Order: sequence, then C-alpha cells, then structure tokens
Amino acid sequence: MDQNQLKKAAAEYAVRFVEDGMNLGLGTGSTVTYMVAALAKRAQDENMELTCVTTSSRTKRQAEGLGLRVVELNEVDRLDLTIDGADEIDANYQGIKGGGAAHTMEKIVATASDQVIWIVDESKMVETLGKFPLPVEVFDYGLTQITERLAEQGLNPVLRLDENKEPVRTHFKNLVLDLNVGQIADPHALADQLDHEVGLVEHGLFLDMVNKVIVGTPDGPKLIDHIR
Ligand SMILES: O=C[C@H](O)[C@H](O)[C@H](O)COP(=O)(O)O
Repeated sequence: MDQNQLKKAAAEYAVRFVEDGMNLGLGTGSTVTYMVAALAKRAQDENMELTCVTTSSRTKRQAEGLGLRVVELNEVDRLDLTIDGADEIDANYQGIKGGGAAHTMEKIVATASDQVIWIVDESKMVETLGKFPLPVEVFDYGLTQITERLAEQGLNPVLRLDENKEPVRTHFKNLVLDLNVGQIADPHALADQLDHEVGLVEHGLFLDMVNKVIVGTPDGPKLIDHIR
C-alpha cells in the first residue's frame, strides 16, 4: 500500500467518531482531504446535521463544494470534535503541524475543541520529534530581527519558499520560517521558548492536544485511544 492509501484508510476510519448534530473542526492537508470526502458522504447518506469550521480556504472550498455546512469559528461556542492531520507524532503523542502553513488556524480550532483526532499514515509516527522542520508563522515586520534571534538560539530558521521561489504566505498573509532543530528532546521547553518570542505568531508544536490518533498501516487503520 502506498502512503496515500494509508492516509485514506485512516481518514475514512475517523468519520465513525462523528455524531449527528456535532460542531466539527476540519483540519487541512492531503489526509484531511480524504476525510472531508468521507464525511460529506456519510452526512448525506445518514442525513446528518453537522456544522463545520475549517482551518484553511482549501478545506472550506472542498467542504462547501461537497454540501457540508461551514460557519466561521466565531459563530460557534465550542467544537465537539476536530479531525486533522499531522506532520510528525512522537511516542508521547506530541505533534508537529504546519507543513501546509495552516498551523495557526489549526491550533486555534484544536484549542476550541472538546476532542481532537489526528489521522496519519505510519511514516509520521516517530520516537522523538524533529526530523520534520518545525514551522513558525512570523510577520513580515521584523523578519530580519526574528530570524537572527532564532538563529542565535541555534534553531536554524529557513524562510519557506514556494516552487516559484516566492515566500509562502499563510492564510493571514504572514511568512513561515522552518526551524531545523534536530531531535526535540523536550518539546515543552522548546514550545515555552517560542511562546516568549516577540513577533512569532504561532509555532507548529501541538502539545497535549490530541485525544485519539488513527494511524494508517498496511494491516489496516490502528486506533490509539484514551491518550488524554
Ligand atoms: O499545515 C498543515 C497541516 O498541519 C497538515 O495537517 C499537516 O501538514 C499534514 O498534512 P498531510 O496530511 O498532507 O500530510
């Protein structure tokens, strides 16, 4: 099975946790694309009433195009469940997200959710975070200075460029620095350090946030439950 088949299997498994009447957070990325397709089908087949909040314009377009009801986050009090992908998950179920530059919206939505499920293929599961560069969203204003400060801390920031060598922009029109930090032995310490960095909008460390992980494996989707 290739990586996309594993992603799809995990994504399709996840929609069983959706219940009629839920307020749902929908993440971003290739795995989420499979999930949104499966969700829309289930909602239609079972005539479910769902209210969805999206974490990118890509997901919004797809969800609305498939007939799901999408509202702004400010229009709901809480979300019952958010289903999202991840770039790396360690042995303690801490994650790195933001490979698609959507981590700021994703973190706000995850924080507003009672339950969070991550759907990944098995290549994303690691012992220790850090092989995947850690994304941080920053303003244009003060880019030179924040880049230098992060470099001084040994975090090796690299401005993310697209295929045309233009800077990647987030939903909020900000920039992304990818930090090449190597093995992140203490994710909480690094998150704390980044949380105190002036001009840093949000980083891609998602700590103590996930309740269930669904891992696509060649033997079928594996559910890791009761994480917190
Ligand atoms: O910014 C993007 C998100 O954090 C994605 O959830 C993450 O990059 C995983 O994406 P994919 O499912 O495409 O591997």
